Amino acid sequence: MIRIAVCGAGGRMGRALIAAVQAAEGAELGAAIERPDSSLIGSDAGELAGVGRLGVPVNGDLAAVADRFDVAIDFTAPAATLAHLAICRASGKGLVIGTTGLNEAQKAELVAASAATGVVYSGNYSIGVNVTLKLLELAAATFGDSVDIDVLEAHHRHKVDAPSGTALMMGEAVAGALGRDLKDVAVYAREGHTGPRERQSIGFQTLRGGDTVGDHTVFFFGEGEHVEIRHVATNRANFANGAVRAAIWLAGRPAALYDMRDVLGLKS
Ligand SMILES: NC(=O)C1=CN([C@@H]2O[C@H](COP(=O)(O)OP(=O)(O)OC[C@H]3O[C@@H](n4cnc5c(N)ncnc54)[C@H](OP(=O)(O)O)[C@@H]3O)[C@@H](O)[C@H]2O)C=CC1
Ligand SMILES: O=C(O)C1=N[C@H](C(=O)O)C[C@H](O)C1
Repeated sequence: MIRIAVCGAGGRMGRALIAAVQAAEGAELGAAIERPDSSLIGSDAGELAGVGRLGVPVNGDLAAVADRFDVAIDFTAPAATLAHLAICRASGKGLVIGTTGLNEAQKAELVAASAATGVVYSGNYSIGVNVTLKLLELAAATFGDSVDIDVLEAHHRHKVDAPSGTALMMGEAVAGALGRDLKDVAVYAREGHTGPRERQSIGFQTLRGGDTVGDHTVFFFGEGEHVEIRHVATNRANFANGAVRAAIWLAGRPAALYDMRDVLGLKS
């Protein structure tokens, strides 16, 4: 049985993750972590997630419960994720990271830590999105430079980072298939006299509102036709189930940086 710690237990994803761990075969909740000053400290994690009492109290310090879990799952915020990464590295525990919006320095820390302990990092743990990434690579490689590509994403009003981690992964997938470096070709805003579109550019458009769980469309605009490849998430269980699957997969694997495509065997 793999014992899992859920970091960010009181959040939208944290609650879905506790429920997913509880429902998963081969996994059990070992610990639930929130901010040390959170009003949730001491409450029962199962009751918090609406799955009934589990006898796991919410704790404010991952290091203090290192003997109660094998793999941690972190869906919090970048600074908290990096702090939890340092604890997992020091204690030799695996970490599954769902937090998006990491900057380049934070990503470099993640790469460095993964030399010492196993880390799975993905901007989206749903199976559907990871299959969509393969479809995008196929479409981009087939269209080549004959189309203009833009990514449109919509999320709930509480989301704090933009573009979404998923949109960026989609951009990386099409850029990679086309031999482009996303850093060189990404366009994150258009306003005023922009001039005509450059074929090599990959544009990102962001919508925020209501309770939208996650909606991503990649447009391939050609002459006389266009293709849209869209993924719509209608609940958070698909992200949570994927992250728990990744945690079970990670247990016992060698130290390295993995992503959800490794977990699903989608890397060619
Ligand atoms: N990869 C994927 O498949 C997915 C990724 N995400 C990403 O996951 C992250 C969380 O999303 P969501 O659940 O909606 O956000 P929430 O704000 O609902 O949840 C984040 C939780 O983390 C807590 N937290 C913040 N700092 C700490 C800390 N130092 N220690 C412990 N807990 C802490 C927050 O507490 P407080 O409220 O007190 O700040 C909150 O309870 C985002 O980056 C989002 O983009 C979301 C869905 C899917
Ligand atoms: O913040 C969210 O909610 C989500 N974030 C991830 C992202 O940034 O892509 C994944 C999912 O779309 C939900």
